[in-house]
Amino acid sequence: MSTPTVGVLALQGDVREHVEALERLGVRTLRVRRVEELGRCDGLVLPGGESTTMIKLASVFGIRDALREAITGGLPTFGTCAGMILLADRLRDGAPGQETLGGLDATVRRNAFGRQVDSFEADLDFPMFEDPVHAVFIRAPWIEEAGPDVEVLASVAVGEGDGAPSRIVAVRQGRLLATSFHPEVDDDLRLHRHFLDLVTA
Ligand SMILES: NC(=O)CC[C@H](N)C(=O)O
Repeated sequence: MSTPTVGVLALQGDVREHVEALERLGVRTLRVRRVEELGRCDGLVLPGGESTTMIKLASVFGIRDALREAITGGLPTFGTCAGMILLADRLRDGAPGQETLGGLDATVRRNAFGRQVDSFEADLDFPMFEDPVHAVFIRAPWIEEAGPDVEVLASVAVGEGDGAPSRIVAVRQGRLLATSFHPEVDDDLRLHRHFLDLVTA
């Protein structure tokens, strides 16, 4: 593939941060609000923000069903935080009646880390990176249950001590990538580069 075009769903959320990260990696970017724009993308980023607002706006802009079809049809897609919620086939603690786009065979719990720890940071090990990734979590979801084709990439311990349970916060399923945290707010481009490898594979 020559230089790929990667769209960022631009209905709400931290669109600019993703566009900048992708441009630093030398790909063509496109802010996606309409079905025609989606059709020009070789890959798609669903940004962090507020999943309830994004799914409503997707419906208002008439792009929701096209997004569903594109993602389940194999468009490489990277969802971060609210974007991970949008990718989930099954959602817990959604707003009443909240829908997702789906594609990722997983149950995602929204705002999972609770009020006390609305935001936190942690260093996470990934199998494909030598050094840990510094992860910023903001009212983040976690993955509660994942299907057989979902590969767990990273988990975080919740609470203190050796017995603290660990929660899944990054996964890959084929050409779908999802993180509970926001790699776009950091200078570290490794996860975006990893996603581009999935786009061009
Ligand atoms: N930082 C985020 O993207 C937060 C996600 C938000 N809690 C939601 O439900 O969509």
